[in-house]
Amino acid sequence: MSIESNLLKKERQNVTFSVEELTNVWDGGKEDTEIRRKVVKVFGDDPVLKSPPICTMTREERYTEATRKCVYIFRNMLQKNGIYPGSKEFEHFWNAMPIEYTLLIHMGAFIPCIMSFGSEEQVAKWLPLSANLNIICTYAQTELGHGSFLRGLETEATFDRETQEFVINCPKVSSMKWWPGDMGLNANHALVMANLIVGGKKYGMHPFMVQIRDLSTHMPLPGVTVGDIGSKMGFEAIDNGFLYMKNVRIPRENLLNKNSEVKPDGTYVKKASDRLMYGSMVNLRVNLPKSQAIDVLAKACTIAIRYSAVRRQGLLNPGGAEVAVLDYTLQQHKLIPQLATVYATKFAGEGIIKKHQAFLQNMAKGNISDLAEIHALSASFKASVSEQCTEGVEVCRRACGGHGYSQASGLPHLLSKVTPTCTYEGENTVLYLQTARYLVKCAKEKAADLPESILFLVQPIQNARGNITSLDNLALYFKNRAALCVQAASKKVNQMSNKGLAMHEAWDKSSVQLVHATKAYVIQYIFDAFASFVKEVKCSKSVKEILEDLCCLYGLHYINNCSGDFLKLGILTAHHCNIAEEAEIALLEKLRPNAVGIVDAFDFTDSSMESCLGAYDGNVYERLFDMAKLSPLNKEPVHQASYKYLRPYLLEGRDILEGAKSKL
Ligand SMILES: CCCCCCCCCCCCCCCCCCCCCC(=O)SCCNC(=O)CCNC(=O)[C@H](O)C(C)(C)COP(=O)(O)OP(=O)(O)OC[C@H]1O[C@@H](n2cnc3c(N)ncnc32)[C@H](O)[C@@H]1OP(=O)(O)O
Ligand SMILES: Cc1cc2nc3c(=O)[nH]c(=O)nc-3n(C[C@H](O)[C@H](O)[C@H](O)COP(=O)(O)OP(=O)(O)OC[C@H]3O[C@@H](n4cnc5c(N)ncnc54)[C@H](O)[C@@H]3O)c2cc1C
Repeated sequence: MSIESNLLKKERQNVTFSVEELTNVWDGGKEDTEIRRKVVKVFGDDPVLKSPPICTMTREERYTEATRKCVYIFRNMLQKNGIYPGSKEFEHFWNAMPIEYTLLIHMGAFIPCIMSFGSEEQVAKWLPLSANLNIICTYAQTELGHGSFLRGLETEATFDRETQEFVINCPKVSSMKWWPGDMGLNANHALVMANLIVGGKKYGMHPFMVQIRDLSTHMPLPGVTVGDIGSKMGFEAIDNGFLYMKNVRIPRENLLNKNSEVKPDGTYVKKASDRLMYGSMVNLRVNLPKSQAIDVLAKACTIAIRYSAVRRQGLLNPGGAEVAVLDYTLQQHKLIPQLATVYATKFAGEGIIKKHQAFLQNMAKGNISDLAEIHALSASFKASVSEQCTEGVEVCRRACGGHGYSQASGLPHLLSKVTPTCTYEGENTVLYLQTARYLVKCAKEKAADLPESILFLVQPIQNARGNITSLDNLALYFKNRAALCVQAASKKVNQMSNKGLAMHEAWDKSSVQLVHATKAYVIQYIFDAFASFVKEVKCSKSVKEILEDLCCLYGLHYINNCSGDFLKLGILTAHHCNIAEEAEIALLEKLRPNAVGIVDAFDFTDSSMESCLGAYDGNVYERLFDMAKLSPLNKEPVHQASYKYLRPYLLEGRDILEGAKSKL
């Protein structure tokens, strides 16, 4: 066993709580842990799912491998192992997925869309085909010229009464669909969001099923220009594509018509609120943070903390032995709060998923009264979590020094996976502004008309009592700050408008404060949800203590990072801020001996991280060396480029050196 492995072993001996029990809490119960492990094992043991490490493959190889494995998983593995949508096994399916996959948009975005936009007959037609991969369909909304402002989308679907068809057109280059995943190479259909035009009248964005490739040859159909948009930051294995459509004709029945319909005579019938058109985005904003951001940060923490526990660098005591970098207070200050973020966002996110499920049940009965609340909550939550996790992964990566730059650490891949979450499914600023709109409205309402999650906005500010770092008091500071920030931002909008600015100008001039207030709102939501979870969770005293410490750390770290705000608003005094700072440092010291245990509790397999720095055994240096040997550049002892370009000068060098030697 290497020295490094021994070091991690010692760390594990010092852990003061049951790692297995924390794993159960993380998974949602003992039974869930068992199911997750079963699913992970089925995937892990399957030789068909083995691939070379991603850092040794080209983009084309990564796309090919990811597609090969995904097809195998969806066509063979899931049925064979009884992993069906709706089953507990399926819930843990993300944990077992290979490190890269394609068909994410087909499975994760298109299928939920067809279910929310399609009539019963349309679902019956398209769902089995797509679930069986008999068709591959992308979700084609964003265009080259527009992504955020959906009313600006230019693709048109014009009804032709004669032929009972819609004619799909991208009038300009800027109107072509650009970005959708799975669209470049794999998809033979696209769910195209286009402006409906009937009898010259525009009805806004609607969803259409458009076949884009031939079913036998997979060649693009007439009028369709489609391809991959090229290499980008993140999503390297995925064929994000472009789609330029010129007079592509589709049958009238291909307008997904659960919410609206065009009759054969051209009559437009609206069956439900226009806002439900945005429902697919709410669904993804609720569901993507866990697998695409929170788990990514959890992996980055696992890598950085294990590595920091074995990496020796410098001395803490003059004359003593070199210490693990995790023993430096500053390293703890970088990494341990990231663990707190993982826990806070995960448990807050579960609350939002439950809220969304309740909303969907009500919607099925025709009640969409909670739509505004769930939209506001999911938009700001997605924005905040993606930001926190992206920043957190980058902190973890830099905390690994030079090796954090190596693809072999696994960290650059995690960073490039998490950072697009700030942009896709709604650019974060745009989403914060959506929530701000809701908050400003709520701030004007009577308490009786508001949902519980937002009541604090209109209730009197309460003063904290007792220990200023108790979870109750921290929750109160966050609530008071959010309420005051929303009030201040609303006041600014009103002031600007009273000065004579049009409402949209007043809004733009106040947008810095509006986004700030929304961030304050969503952080209070996350903290409150995590604190409530910690209070209610049934577990041993030692595990509870870990969770309480993480929750307190989440609050304190946030407050200490923006203490100016709390001071400015009169929520905390300078004295309070000093106490908060010291309390955070004390918590770091307290959590330090358990840091490796806490990341072990995430229970990630080595193969799910592909990291030389983060493997369970801590054998970092040998793994780095082995991985370097696999680099395609090391295939031959001498690379062609050296022969081709450098050799003449090297030969000159040889002659000079040997000539000099013979003169000696
Ligand atoms: C292989 C594994 C498979 C596994 C399978 C297993 C399965 C499952 C598990 C699943 C895991 C998934 C993982 C997948 C990962 C995904 C990967 C990447 C996906 C990336 C996809 C994308 O990237 S896809 C494009 C997204 N592109 C946007 O996201 C545009 C943003 N842009 C807007 O969203 C609008 O443009 C914007 C700004 C609102 C203004 O829209 P606008 O101008 O029309 O609206 P206004 O602002 O005027 O608002 C007018 C009124 O509408 C209200 N309202 C607005 N939105 C509303 C809404 N959503 N719901 C309700 N109400 C809404 C608003 O609150 C106002 O209400 P009020 O009037 O009462 O105040
Ligand atoms: C990896 C990846 C995968 C994707 N997959 C898909 C997919 O499968 N399907 C699909 O349809 N799309 C997809 N997209 C596209 C994505 O949804 C859009 O890029 C996203 O919605 C942002 O829109 P945009 O690019 O137009 O940004 P823009 O809106 O042009 O943003 C540029 C800047 O303008 C600012 N801005 C914009 N509007 C406002 C405003 N009102 N007020 C203040 N500031 C503003 C933004 O904050 C940002 O700083 C994907 C994108 C990426 C990166």
